Amino acid sequence: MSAELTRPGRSGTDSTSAPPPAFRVTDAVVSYNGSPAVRGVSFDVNVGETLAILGPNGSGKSTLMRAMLGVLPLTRGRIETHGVPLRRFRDWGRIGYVPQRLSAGGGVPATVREIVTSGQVSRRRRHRWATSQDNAAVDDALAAVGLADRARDSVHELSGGQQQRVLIARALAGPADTFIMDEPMSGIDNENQRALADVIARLGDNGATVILVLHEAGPLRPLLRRSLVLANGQIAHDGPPNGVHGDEHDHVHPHAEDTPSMPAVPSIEVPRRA
Ligand SMILES: Nc1ncnc2c1ncn2[C@@H]1O[C@H](COP(=O)(O)OP(=O)(O)OP(=O)(O)O)[C@@H](O)[C@H]1O
Repeated sequence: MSAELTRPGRSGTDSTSAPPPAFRVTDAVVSYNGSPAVRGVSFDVNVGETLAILGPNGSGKSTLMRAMLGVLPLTRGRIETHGVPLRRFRDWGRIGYVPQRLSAGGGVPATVREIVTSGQVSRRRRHRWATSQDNAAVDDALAAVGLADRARDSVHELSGGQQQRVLIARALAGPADTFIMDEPMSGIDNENQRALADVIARLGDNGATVILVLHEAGPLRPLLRRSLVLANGQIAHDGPPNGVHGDEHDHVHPHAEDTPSMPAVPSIEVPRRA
């Protein structure tokens, strides 16, 4: 897994037409019991973009994210994913959702490797054994997040930050080229934050679309060319992140030469789409 991929639709020299946006949200309203939490938002997320959806508590970030994942219905408006209306979208393997926390898992002591392998469910047919290619993708994903040496450990032995890296590895091991990460930095120590920021940076470098749902840009700020700030269910800012609400705490730089815990990690392959 060493292919360096270009950003799809970004070169400007390609004679083929640009792909449709990874997400096109048009006048979206999402309500709970008739009360709107997202109130008429419109934006595109282009293929290959890394952007943050920012905003204070209760501003509607999670509600918008869940609508984009097809979990919450729209009261009004439209969402298209890779050119397909959400209700007709079937290619969910393309979307790598990284939740905030590992769920308790019913007390079953899953290993790190088992959790990461579960990211391949949508790409495997049922009753088919893992191929050597599947296993290699899991190895690469674990190496990319710096957890190759923890593969056999129970996830419950890992710190919160390491568990977050397992969740990212799970998304990396699958066929996704579009990632939605819910507060990937919350409750994570500085070392793990740097490791995670580095993984996210390399995903973007390799052409993935990355949407980060965050309270504040913090250590991810250097990765962002764009932030979309919600306030009271509406877009308060859509543009470069500098100086907008929620961007003020950038203590850690992700591309640090001072990240000894993340030595030579393999590049992350993102499936190339026609
Ligand atoms: N299941 C629900 N039922 C009713 N109201 C809800 C529900 N979930 C969220 N809300 C309300 O919708 C609004 C937006 O909440 P949402 O969780 O989307 O905001 P958020 O920006 O993600 O906040 P946080 O950062 O705290 O997660 C809030 O007023 C919240 O109280």
